[in-house]
Amino acid sequence: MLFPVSWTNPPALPSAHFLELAMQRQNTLTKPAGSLGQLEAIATQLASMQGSELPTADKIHISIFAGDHGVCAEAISAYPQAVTAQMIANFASGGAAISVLAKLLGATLEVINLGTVTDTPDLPSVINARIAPSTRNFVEIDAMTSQQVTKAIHFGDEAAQRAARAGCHLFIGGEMGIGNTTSAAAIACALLNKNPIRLAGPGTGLDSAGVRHKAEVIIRALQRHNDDQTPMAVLKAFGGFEIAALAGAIAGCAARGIPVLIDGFIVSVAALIAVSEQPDIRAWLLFSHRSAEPGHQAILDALKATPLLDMGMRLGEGSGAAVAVPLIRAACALHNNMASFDSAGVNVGQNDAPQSGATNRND
Ligand SMILES: O=C(O)c1ccc[n+]([C@@H]2O[C@H](COP(=O)([O-])O)[C@@H](O)[C@H]2O)c1
Ligand SMILES: Cc1cc2nc[nH]c2cc1C
Repeated sequence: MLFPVSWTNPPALPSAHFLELAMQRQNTLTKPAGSLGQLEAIATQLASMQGSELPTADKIHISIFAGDHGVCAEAISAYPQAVTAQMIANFASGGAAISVLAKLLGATLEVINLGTVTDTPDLPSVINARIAPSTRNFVEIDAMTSQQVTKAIHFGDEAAQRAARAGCHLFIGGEMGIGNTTSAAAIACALLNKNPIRLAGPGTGLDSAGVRHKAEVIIRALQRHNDDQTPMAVLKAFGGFEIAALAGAIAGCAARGIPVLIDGFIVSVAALIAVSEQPDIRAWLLFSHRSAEPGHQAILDALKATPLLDMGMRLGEGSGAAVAVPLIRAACALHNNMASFDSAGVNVGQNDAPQSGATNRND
């Protein structure tokens, strides 16, 4: 199986022309230049990505990728693996945090089952993309085969394709997978040459002894897989299915000109893989929140990203990104609907002529 085109080719960059138009518009609005701070940057960046002077975040497409992790055999999570399958059912029946947030935002929510140890019944609202019941334990062997990596990236690209067909304005990728903070931390350590003691954290709620054990597991795994540090080799070595699918979805959205709002620790690691593979993908990403998982900051630094929110959240499921959507909608509403100095008859003295003030914390 070949990789999708979105994975092998760099995306086009967002429009410099519409960025310029949107920045000019910001400077005509009835406010001191730059006074809306980060809201100005969000609106102008989105305008550039959407190729329109008037950006919008009305239609949101949320794809939740779920899968199990063989490394759970090393007792690296506070919760049992069966929770992954149980949460798939919970997403589908509307009881999960992201289900509630999606409804609140009027967003489309889809759940993609990439494979769980405890099997779930086929639910009509869950997309069946089962690759295997679980990845393999990466302390012993590569988490995925090459074929599984390619399949997972394809499943991610297909989500981006559905988002494009639905005409969405903004894509949110979320994940669910007990054990996936161990995978994500291992990937980040390998790609960024970091010490697992720094990047391993509590995940769903390990105590300090549990975090130390988790770091030791990652150290052993890094020693085993130290021959090839390319993004693809690292992804194959440490998994998981949902992280590979998220990387595929992010690349697929960038290729189709869809802005992506990045969630917490695990999704940021998926973004790091995609950007390591194709650096121009970075231009299509907005960052929603700083996760309470301590390793997140190192990933944000590597991606030169300052997220909008810092709420102490560490749930995953795309929930931090969903919570940031009202801010993005506020940025668009202000940009599109505020009066200009001319139309409102507000005079600006010559010495107070507005200057470009939109700075971009996400760059
Ligand atoms: O996104 C985050 O920042 C985040 C931080 C900690 C935990 N999680 C969620 O918790 C699960 C993984 O935690 P763990 O401890 O089982 O590795 C997985 O389902 C993630 O969605 C998510
Ligand atoms: C209950 C539960 C819900 C989650 N959602 C994302 N990760 C999760 C982990 C657990 C344990």
